[in-house]
Amino acid sequence: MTDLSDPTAAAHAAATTINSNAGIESHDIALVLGSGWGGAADLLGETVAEISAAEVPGFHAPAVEGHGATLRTVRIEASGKHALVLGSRTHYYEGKGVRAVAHGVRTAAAAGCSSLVLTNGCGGLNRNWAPGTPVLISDHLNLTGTSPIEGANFVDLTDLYSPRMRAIAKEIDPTLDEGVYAQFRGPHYETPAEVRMAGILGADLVGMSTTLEAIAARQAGLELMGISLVTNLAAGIQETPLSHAEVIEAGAAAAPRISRLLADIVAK
Ligand SMILES: Nc1nc2[nH]c(I)nc2c(=O)[nH]1
Repeated sequence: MTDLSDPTAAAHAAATTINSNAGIESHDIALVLGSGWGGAADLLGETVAEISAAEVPGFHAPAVEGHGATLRTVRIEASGKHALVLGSRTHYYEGKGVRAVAHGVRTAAAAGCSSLVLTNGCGGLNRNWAPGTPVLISDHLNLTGTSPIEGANFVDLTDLYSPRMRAIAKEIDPTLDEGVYAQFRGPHYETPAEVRMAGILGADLVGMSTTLEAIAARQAGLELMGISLVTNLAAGIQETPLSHAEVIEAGAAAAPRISRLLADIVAK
């Protein structure tokens, strides 16, 4: 396993591997594709390079089957810019440490990206959001009890989820709602009582990713947008218990619409 004791050096080593594999000096925008979002890369443009996550310093083969185990460089048709598509994500619940969770974001910045789109699958607290509904993240609650930032680096998180990028997304799809995303550590789902607590705290969405990556993105100077795919109503909001099969099914059903949406936003 790559040594992440110096996160900056590890990110530069990974970025060098990725950029040289793609034969380009730098990338422009990075995307992390969570549950249900895997199809977006193909709609963005032509894949000009691909590399196995296992071959890039600090990355790992994915913990969850169905998540892409590669990093792709896609030439965005509309702009000619290069997108770095991170098909695999390290979740905090994997126990590899918060540096491993933030490594992809830091690598994207080191690879030259100026913006990042984080996507995920999550539970919804709003009954109006049926499984398959994409929701823009307006702000977050980091309930993990940790941070990717080390030392006395007091980073401001105001407007962490770029109002400019959110406006572009809503221009493309005016039906898009916004919500506050709460990250629990996982890998267990929340109890109904925890979902009620999250609601009282102001959360509209509950998941097990994204907030730590978002904080690392701000520290790295990346403009950030987050979009969740509601794949299930959170525990207690729906009568039936959660099932992973339901999550995969809802993601697959929504794939064409959300992939098109993401490709249109990134092409802007
Ligand atoms: N914490 C949490 N994470 C999730 N990921 C997905 I997909 N659904 C959920 C959910 O209901 N809760």
